[in-house]
Amino acid sequence: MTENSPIPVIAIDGPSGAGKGTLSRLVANRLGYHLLDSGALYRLTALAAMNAGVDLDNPDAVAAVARHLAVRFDAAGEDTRILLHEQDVSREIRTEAVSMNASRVAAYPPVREALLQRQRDFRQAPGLVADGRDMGTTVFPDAGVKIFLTASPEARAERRYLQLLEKGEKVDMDALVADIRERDKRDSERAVSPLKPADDAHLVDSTELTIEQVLERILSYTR
Ligand SMILES: Nc1ncnc2c1ncn2[C@@H]1O[C@H](COP(=O)(O)OP(=O)(O)O)[C@@H](O)[C@H]1O
Ligand SMILES: Nc1ccn([C@@H]2O[C@H](COP(=O)(O)OP(=O)(O)O)[C@@H](O)[C@H]2O)c(=O)n1
Repeated sequence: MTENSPIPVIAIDGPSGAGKGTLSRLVANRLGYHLLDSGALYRLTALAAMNAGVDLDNPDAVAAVARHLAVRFDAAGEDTRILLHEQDVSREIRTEAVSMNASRVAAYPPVREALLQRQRDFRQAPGLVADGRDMGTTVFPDAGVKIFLTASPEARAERRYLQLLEKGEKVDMDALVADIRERDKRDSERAVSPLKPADDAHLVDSTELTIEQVLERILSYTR
């Protein structure tokens, strides 16, 4: 597909634990592109609403929070520190409670609308790698390269388990699998921007691939 903007975008969408965050960072580093972690914006919205005591069942109230998010992504070596009102919440936004609430508020149309332009503003020269659920379908439909990255639910739960263990967090495998299933279902069934591959996306199933193999596959589509 031709791009309306001269600044190239590589859209990487897919379900939780497919490897989007990891691969997006690697691709961005390799190409010297900027990175958009769109999931972090939904996580930050959920966290800010929770902190402010906003009713999470009220889409308009949560959308107001999304519109006024005081967020800063601070590149710090390998990692990016995520600051909400100048407070480092990089770890806090990855907790199970925030994950679940992020997927809840992400189903609200006014919340998605509130975050749309903020996401598009990340499109800066020389290019952008955008990680999420609807990068190739809604946010950057004109992206030159679209990847839909998947893996079996078991592989994704196993990866998440190892990731949390490494971070020293307590994890219950059964709860993790249930959580992944619930989020997959909500992300896929919501009316606005559901999780589904763009018509022109390359499907990459990473279940049996190493991170390096997935990276090579994605880079091959960008050449
Ligand atoms: N192909 C792969 N094989 C094994 N582990 C992987 C692979 N891709 C990603 N991982 C690991 O799985 C975990 C989840 O990956 P992440 O990038 O956070 O997924 P997502 O952003 O899609 O939720 C990370 O610990 C990552 O290192
Ligand atoms: N573009 C996006 C990105 C995330 N999300 C939502 O935000 C939640 C957190 O996204 P994430 O990418 O950080 O989650 P993981 O894939 O890392 O588990 C997801 O469960 C989705 O419900 C979305 O709706 N649209």
